[in-house]
Amino acid sequence: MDFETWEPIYEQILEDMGYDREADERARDVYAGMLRALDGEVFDGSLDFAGDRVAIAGAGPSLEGELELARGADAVVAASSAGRRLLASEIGVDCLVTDLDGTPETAVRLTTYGTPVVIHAHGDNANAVHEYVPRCRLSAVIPTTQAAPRTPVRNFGGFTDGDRAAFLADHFGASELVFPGWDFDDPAVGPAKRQKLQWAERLLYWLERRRDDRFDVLDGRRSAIDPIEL
Ligand SMILES: Nc1ncnc2c1ncn2[C@@H]1O[C@H](COP(=O)(O)OP(=O)(O)OP(=O)(O)O)[C@@H](O)[C@H]1O
Ligand SMILES: Nc1nc2c(c(=O)[nH]1)N=C(CO)CN2
Repeated sequence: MDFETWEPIYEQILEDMGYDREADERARDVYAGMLRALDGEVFDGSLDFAGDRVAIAGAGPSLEGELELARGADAVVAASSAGRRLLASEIGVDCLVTDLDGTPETAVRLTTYGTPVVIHAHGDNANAVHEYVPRCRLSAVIPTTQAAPRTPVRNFGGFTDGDRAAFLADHFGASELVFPGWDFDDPAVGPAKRQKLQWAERLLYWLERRRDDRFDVLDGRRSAIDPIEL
């Protein structure tokens, strides 16, 4: 996704969530500087999802009941703690997308196996990035920002770990996306997380329209979604 397309949505998110754009940009710049100072290069290849059905695993309570959806996919991209839970259920994770909130040790461990891990820096996780990224195998780290990209920090679009995983799979050519572990109406989540999940839903709705696709996870929900207007 080019940043010019993403930026108006990013501005709406900043306003709605009350985030500070400069803090995101600072986090991106510190991240880029830290990566340059570390020994080694970040992941420099491309993920190959061309023609694949890719499972985008969310961390909702339905995940363990929907493992077949992940098992039946050609590739699995896990959002944050969904990665640890899939591994505990003996399901391989081809890529993890995380802002290091929750299970950072899983992120570190997966990089040491050579599994690509998309590590996102934003205005509220600089400490975690500073603590955990140096422990990763850098050649498996794909650094991202939600602000404008600055090499080697990239922006594939998306906001929460889960919808960013979907934008990533789209970017790398997935032909079909399926969504185990997504519970938009999860009563267990607090207000801040609910607000994030609402953005995740709106962003997935935007993505499916860009792809001229229909995501099963949105069936029965579309008429109640406030579409992103650009
Ligand atoms: N009911 C749910 N509860 C939590 N996450 C969900 C749920 N349904 C879908 N997801 C997706 O799973 C992703 C991973 O959630 P998790 O709680 O492990 O990470 P997080 O870093 O706390 O999430 P977030 O990106 O919202 O900060 C979320 O980003 C969201 O996109
Ligand atoms: N500034 C900021 N950006 C974010 C945040 C957050 O808490 N603060 N959380 C995200 C997904 O959890 C993604 N982006």
